[in-house]
Amino acid sequence: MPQAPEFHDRMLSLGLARVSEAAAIACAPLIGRGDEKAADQAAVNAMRTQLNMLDIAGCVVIGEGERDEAPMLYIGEEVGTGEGPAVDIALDPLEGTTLTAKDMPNALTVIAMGPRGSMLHAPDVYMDKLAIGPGFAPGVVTLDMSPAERVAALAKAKGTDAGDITVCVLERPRHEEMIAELRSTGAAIRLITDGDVAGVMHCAEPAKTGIDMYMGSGGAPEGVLAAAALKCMGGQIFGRLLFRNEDEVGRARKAGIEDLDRIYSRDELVTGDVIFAATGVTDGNLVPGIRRDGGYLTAETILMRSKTGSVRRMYYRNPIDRSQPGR
Ligand SMILES: O=P(O)(O)OC[C@H]1O[C@](O)(COP(=O)(O)O)[C@@H](O)[C@@H]1O
Repeated sequence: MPQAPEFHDRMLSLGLARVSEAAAIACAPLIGRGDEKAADQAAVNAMRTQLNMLDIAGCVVIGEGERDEAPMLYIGEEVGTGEGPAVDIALDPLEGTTLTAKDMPNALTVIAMGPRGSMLHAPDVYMDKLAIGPGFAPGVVTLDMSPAERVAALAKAKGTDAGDITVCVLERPRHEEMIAELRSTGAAIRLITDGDVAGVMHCAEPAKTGIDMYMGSGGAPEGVLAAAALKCMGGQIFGRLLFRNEDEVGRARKAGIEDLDRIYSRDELVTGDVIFAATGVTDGNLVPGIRRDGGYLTAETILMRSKTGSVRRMYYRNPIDRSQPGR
């Protein structure tokens, strides 16, 4: 069997951190200004500029949309100088555009990178997701279980009661039934208005975030990004694509997906080693947001490698008037 090419990611990961950092810094003036589009555009521009400075032959496999929907960072766009390793890139320049516009918690800039073919080319459809943190037997909870069964199984594995489990769920009308069932178990529910990449990542550090499990449907591209994060941090995630119409089925087929009902495990969503970087835009439980205070701008990035399981936190501080990433 042909060997997967070695992924020389040690130094590359440092460059990746600058990419997510630059996107977050570009959003800074737009936090809490009520303009989601402007914030997203600022993040996209900065992320693309920084990516194109990296010595990679990169291809965006999860991006801002199809080529005809997104002028920049579209799926299939080639990025980087072309003078380095061939890599696939999954990105969400601003995960939580509404959170940013309203200055609500947990908006992040997010990017993952791995060798060609290392990440599922997820179409822009919904995905049913289930995630828990590290330290549990494989498949202790599954997508085939009911929400109540998942709570019971996780509580048993933790040697605790359902009442000690906190589940993170996107607050959406489509989740009302699931929320009612979860409530009937006595579990606590952390409702979030947006940002399920952060929601899933929070499961990996329950002592810090208070979240044990994530479940519900959200964007499939975000599902792959969350799987990349958990591949580095540890933890399990399962995802099944959801289709609302023929157009969405067509998107999946175009992306090369044949089995539409398949449940993907973390290592099927992200098959190879990846590096992952996320920078806080607004304050979050895992990383603080951008601050502009006393003439300085600060940012914090979480940078991780699945090969080693290393997690770094990079703190950035710069006088605001000289804070121009790329100089
Ligand atoms: O709002 P919907 O349609 O329920 O979609 C949920 C998706 O939107 C998000 O909440 C945020 O998306 P944006 O980055 O576009 O703001 C994701 O985290 C989540 O996967």
